[in-house]
Amino acid sequence: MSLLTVGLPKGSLETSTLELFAQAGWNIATRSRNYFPSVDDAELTLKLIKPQEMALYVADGSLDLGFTGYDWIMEQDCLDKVHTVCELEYSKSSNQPCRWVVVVPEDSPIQSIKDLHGKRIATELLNTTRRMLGEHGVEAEILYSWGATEAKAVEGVVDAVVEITETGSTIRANKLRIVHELFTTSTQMIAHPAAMQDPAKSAKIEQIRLMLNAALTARRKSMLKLNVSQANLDAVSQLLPSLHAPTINPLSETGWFAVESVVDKKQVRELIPKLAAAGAEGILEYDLQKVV
Ligand SMILES: Nc1ncnc2c1ncn2[C@@H]1O[C@H](COP(=O)(O)OP(=O)(O)OP(=O)(O)O)[C@@H](O)[C@H]1O
Ligand SMILES: O=P(O)(O)OC[C@H]1O[C@H](OP(=O)(O)OP(=O)(O)O)[C@H](O)[C@@H]1O
Ligand SMILES: [Mg+2]
Repeated sequence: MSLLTVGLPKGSLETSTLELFAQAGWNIATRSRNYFPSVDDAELTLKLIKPQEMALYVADGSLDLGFTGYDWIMEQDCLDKVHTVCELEYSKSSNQPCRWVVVVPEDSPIQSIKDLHGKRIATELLNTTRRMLGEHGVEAEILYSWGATEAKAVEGVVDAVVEITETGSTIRANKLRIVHELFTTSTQMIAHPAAMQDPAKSAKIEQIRLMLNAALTARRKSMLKLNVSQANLDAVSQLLPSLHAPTINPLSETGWFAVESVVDKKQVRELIPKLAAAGAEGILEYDLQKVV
């Protein structure tokens, strides 16, 4: 018997979750048509579970730990029944959250939630959509959609759809327009409450939490290394943000220093020209695997 039974999301989040675990230090192997991936950690038993059901199994203790979107934890009314260990900001194709939105055809007269009164709406999130309409005092017919939801608004089967959007490409491809944003959703690491009370299980959960977050943080950071003369050292150091303070070491040539610092990836294209202009030489950027 292993220590923890862990549910990994089958479907949209599957590849990105396996890639995150690999970066964090766990090698997971899936086999076609098999729902029990193997992993190089004897303390873990892994199961592939649809994100829609994940919170139910974490709530009833069939799983100690699970990964699914906030959207389906809420839709299944499990927010109070599971322990949220942490939010992990990654989706199917990016390290950004997704949005659930009301969309209509570009040329639709519908401009706001109020205009949905008496209309037909298709969605996979029945409960959440019903509640959102109720909060706005709107009565509409809500139809369950098994997928390809956007197509139903294009074909005129419904007046609007409530769908998830990440890159926006499906909305653009179908010539649809967003009229309302319901909420943002990202991947959540959730645990059975009793697992958090068990010292051995909660220690393992904490190990996984720390390493997955270290991997996600590392994706947003780069290591910059450069050489600089004594005369330019202050100017260059002042340009460099860092986790704490830049590391400065003397080179074997007197009067020259090696400087290294961890910076936000987004800043690098602005920083490197400024560092070069301030006298930095031999500037290198490295990708990082983990940042704690
Ligand atoms: N780009 C995305 N598209 C859809 N769901 C996403 C995306 N990124 C993250 N998710 C999350 O994945 C979960 C849904 O996963 P699921 O595998 O059911 O998606 P799906 O692609 O709709 O599946 P299916 O192939 O059955 O349509 C939700 O929690 C959702 O928030
Ligand atoms: O904003 P985007 O990056 O385009 O992503 C959002 C789209 O991806 C998902 O579709 P999915 O692949 O699940 O197809 P489905 O509708 O058949 O479930 C989701 O249901 C949206 O349609
Ligand atoms: Mg889908």
